[in-house]
Amino acid sequence: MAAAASPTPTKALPPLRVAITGGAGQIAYSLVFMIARGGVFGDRAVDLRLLDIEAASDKLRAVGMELQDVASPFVLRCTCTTDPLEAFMDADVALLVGARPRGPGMLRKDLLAANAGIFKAQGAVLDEVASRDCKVVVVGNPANTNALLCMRSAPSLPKRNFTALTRLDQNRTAGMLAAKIGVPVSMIRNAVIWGNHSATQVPMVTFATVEEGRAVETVAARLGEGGERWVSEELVPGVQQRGKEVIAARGASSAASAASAICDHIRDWVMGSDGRVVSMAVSSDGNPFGVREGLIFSFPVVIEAGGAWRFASGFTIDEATRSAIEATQSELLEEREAALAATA
Ligand SMILES: NC(=O)c1ccc[n+]([C@@H]2O[C@H](COP(=O)([O-])OP(=O)(O)OC[C@H]3O[C@@H](n4cnc5c(N)ncnc54)[C@H](O)[C@@H]3O)[C@@H](O)[C@H]2O)c1
Ligand SMILES: O=C(O)C[C@H](O)C(=O)O
Repeated sequence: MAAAASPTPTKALPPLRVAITGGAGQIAYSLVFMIARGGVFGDRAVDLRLLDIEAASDKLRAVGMELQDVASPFVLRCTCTTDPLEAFMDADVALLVGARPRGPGMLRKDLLAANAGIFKAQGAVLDEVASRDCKVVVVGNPANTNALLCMRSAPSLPKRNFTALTRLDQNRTAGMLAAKIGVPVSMIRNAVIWGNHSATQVPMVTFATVEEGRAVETVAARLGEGGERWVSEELVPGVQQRGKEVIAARGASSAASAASAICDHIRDWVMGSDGRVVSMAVSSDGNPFGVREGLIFSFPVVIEAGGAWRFASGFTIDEATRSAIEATQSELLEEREAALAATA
């Protein structure tokens, strides 16, 4: 039997210029190689630029060596650099993963200040040299507030092009639901995340469904008696605390699952979500859900092929969810004030 042909990149389109910060870090060590397998950008090849700081330059160089050794037809070029200008020049996609980790004795507000400075500076460079349609995904924590600072220092780029990653939280929610119900996770639709990528996030499964071909059932019906209680007492806190649980178990934060979620996020953004509702933290300006403007907030969105996203319809918010959304909104408002004060 003949072996299946390996996927090959198109020659009809130029490679996408993809910048990844934190190139020597844990997440990048999975992410770069997932991208190299092809498919994340359809059949487009990539011109990768991996950015890290001087102290990590040897490790970064090693990632470059390993990437060359993968011999991927999808990676036309890979530049390892410590210069943000070189990394972001004409970038079509910027995956901002690199951030300062929390050190011993460091308070959350110290971390917020250190990282806000990094993302403010990177926003200014993107503003100067990136493609005018550069799609920006912020992963480094606190991701929503870092994305806001980045967006504010890039006024010549569209606000709609700045996002933060909450797809990992959505995937965690879908994964836990699928395990509980006993179906493949691909059957779970419309489980979404509101707000901050933090313990105040609001996983919502009110409109979640289990879809098998044309058969559609609500998750509530599949969970049956006791389902509502399981959602509020186990699923929601389970998703909110999953990052902490992984850190406690492996001594480092989620990396492979985060990298996979980044691929899901950017693939759906570049290629469209095919009618599916997905969670992305985006600018809250003009949202129809009553969330305060001026934040980067996770919402259910639908993405057209080509990248235009819109807020999803049909997600009405009940009283309990409204009060949880207000709590995550308050946290984001506080983070915004602290980050702006620290970088003024
Ligand atoms: N949003 C999410 O769902 C999610 C999930 C997991 C992790 N995270 C966050 O992602 C970030 C990265 O995680 P990781 O496990 O890869 O961390 P890591 O510490 O392994 O790697 C971070 C890398 O960023 C680099 N870096 C620091 N400052 C930089 C700068 N100014 N420019 C470029 N690179 C810089 C570091 O040198 C390091 O190589 C962390 O902030 C983590 O909390 C977010
Ligand atoms: O790095 C963290 O604090 C946790 C991470 O954001 C995660 O959700 O796994």
